[in-house]
Amino acid sequence: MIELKDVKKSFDGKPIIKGVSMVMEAGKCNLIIGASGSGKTVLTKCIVGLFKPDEGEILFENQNILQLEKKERKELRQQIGMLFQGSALFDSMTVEQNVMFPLDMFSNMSINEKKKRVNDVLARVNLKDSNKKLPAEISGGMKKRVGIARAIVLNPKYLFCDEPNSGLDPQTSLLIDKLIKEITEEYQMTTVVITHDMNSVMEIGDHIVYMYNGQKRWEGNNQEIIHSKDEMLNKFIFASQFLQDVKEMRMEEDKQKAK
Ligand SMILES: Nc1ncnc2c1ncn2[C@@H]1O[C@H](COP(=O)(O)OP(=O)(O)OP(=O)(O)O)[C@@H](O)[C@H]1O
Repeated sequence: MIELKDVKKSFDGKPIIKGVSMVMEAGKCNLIIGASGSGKTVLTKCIVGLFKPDEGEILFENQNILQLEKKERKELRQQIGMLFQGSALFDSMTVEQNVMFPLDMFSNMSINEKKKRVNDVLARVNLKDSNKKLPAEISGGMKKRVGIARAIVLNPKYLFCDEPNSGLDPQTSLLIDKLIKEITEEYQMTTVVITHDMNSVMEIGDHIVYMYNGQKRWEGNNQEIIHSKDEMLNKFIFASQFLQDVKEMRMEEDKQKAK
């Protein structure tokens, strides 16, 4: 579980994160949504320790990351898996070498143990027989799978995914979402996903935080969001007429079910 208490961050005197509190539970996909510039990335960088907040607390299982000694902070960082936008694989390394990289850096495993672990996680993300390929030789969806495998190879407690669906077709996006949800539940990880993808919101949004102008404006799950009366959120999430129609249909269905 990760808990934020009144986190604030300014740049050059300009407030960017204006007192955000939230709880992100283990085994759940916690989505951060919001328009460009609303502060999603800055907030996430504060959580993973890449930015130091000016005020507030960031608690990983009740441990305030801001008060940890260097050694403890390093240990905590190793429990955080990251899936970067665009996958961020090393182009000159094979799939296997990319996934093994965190093990080379942070584990004392023998080469055979490392190979076994790499094969296990690659199998978990349904990517077999690609060990010796270079990133340029695989599709965007496969690259995301390699990125996920690399993010979970150290068996982290926390998983951060920055726009995991960017650049993917809708069908592949759904498969990646499904995979993120499955591994979150299977390993009881606290997963945080920054996304603009409305399918993801509906499919994997166990807990959704809507950021607006550096503040948490709304939070709830993918059922509650359908019924939200927040005008800004509705404009943001159900932007097209098509999505408005879907929202109304779902609301009507829920009304019928409740009868
Ligand atoms: N290192 C920095 N120094 C100064 N200002 C910054 C810095 N990083 C981000 N900002 C500013 O903080 C604001 C929020 O940016 P942020 O990247 O968090 O938005 P976002 O919601 O993630 O947007 P997007 O969806 O486009 O990625 C922006 O106005 C941005 O210019």
